[in-house]
Amino acid sequence: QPALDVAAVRQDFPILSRQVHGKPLVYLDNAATSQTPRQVIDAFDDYYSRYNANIHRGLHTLSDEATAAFEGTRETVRAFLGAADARQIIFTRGTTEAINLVANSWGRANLKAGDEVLISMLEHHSNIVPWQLLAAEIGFTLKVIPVDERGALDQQAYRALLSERTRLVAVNHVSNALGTVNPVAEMARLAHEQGALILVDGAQATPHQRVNVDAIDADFYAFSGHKIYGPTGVGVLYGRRELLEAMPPWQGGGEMIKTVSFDSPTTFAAIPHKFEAGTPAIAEVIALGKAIEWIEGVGIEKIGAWEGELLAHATQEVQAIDGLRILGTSPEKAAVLSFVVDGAHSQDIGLLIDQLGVAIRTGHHCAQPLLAQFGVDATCRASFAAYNTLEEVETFVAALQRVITMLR
Ligand SMILES: Cc1ncc(COP(=O)(O)O)c(CNc2co[nH]c2=O)c1O
Repeated sequence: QPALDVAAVRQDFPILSRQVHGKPLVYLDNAATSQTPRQVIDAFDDYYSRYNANIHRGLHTLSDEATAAFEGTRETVRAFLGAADARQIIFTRGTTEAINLVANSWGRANLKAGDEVLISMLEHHSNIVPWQLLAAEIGFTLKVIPVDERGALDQQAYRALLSERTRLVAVNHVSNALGTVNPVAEMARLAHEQGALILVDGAQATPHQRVNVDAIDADFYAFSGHKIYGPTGVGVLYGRRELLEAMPPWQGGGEMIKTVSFDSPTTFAAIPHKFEAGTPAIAEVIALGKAIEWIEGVGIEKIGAWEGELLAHATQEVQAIDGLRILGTSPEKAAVLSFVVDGAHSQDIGLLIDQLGVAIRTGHHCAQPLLAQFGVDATCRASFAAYNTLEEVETFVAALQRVITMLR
């Protein structure tokens, strides 16, 4: 497996030649949003310059071209996820909307008082709050899989929490706050043994590793375009076909209907369009397809391997800093390094390190319950992508040491 040609990768990202406060940008906030290659940027220019038109049902050339490009992305996503049928791919605004779609369509139609939904302590708020809102309305019970001191899910506790009352397990594939990679295929097997479904939040997995929804045997799988070198405002919900076909629509409007009448019941479009009401983010969906093509061109396995080297190097370097505690020490980790430093508040580190050109994320990372369990309300988080370099890791560590000295 030849290593990633990082110099060639960086050529694709105009933003990486930016300066920040007179220093070269070192962008290490990729778990929040990744940067965008020229191929994706150009897709917007090309669409709006050459074939901007509303999709489906239009009987003119521009509409046909826009529809072909839009639906072509559905096939690209199908192949990217290893799904059987492109109709199982629903375009959403992102992971948050994908999870809300499952909660408000499948959840509202299938959950009742006395049922149980299992989420985990590792979850992002977008895989906690939709279930809390629905539980308050319907009266099912929300249970939480604990994490151990390394930030790994307690699989023994998971087995104990599963019961015949469990209707859905909703967990992330990779934690955005700690980087923990969860054994979702095994968790799916155990959930199915109990007759429960599993939704996997893949927002932090799809940027770093090959995801195969068939191998996982996921009932639902969600991810966001802006975390895989694509645009904001577009994401994907993958669903098991028979589930999507049985689920009621969750938003009403154009595109999602077959016939609308005041004299007889309105009928709905087949999947996937049943779940895609209104004019979609056409350019974003087309650009998402280009982002996936870019990833496939570089090789997701090469990207993951390179990020693993960056993470290992950064972890080794920061461990030498006295008073620094890494949160998330599971052996199975993706490219996220979360830490706190005695005597230096995370937000202060984030602000000062920005002055040195380094962009990291500080705060609760939409994982407040998790951070509370570790006794903190914020961490510093450096997260890596295909275009980061070992030199950037060195710059980050030197800047971190300088900032900590200033703050202490
Ligand atoms: C695991 C996980 N799930 C869901 C979401 C929501 O994705 P969205 O709908 O595209 O916003 C995020 C975004 N995580 C982060 C967004 O900013 N910093 C983060 O760590 C995430 O990391």
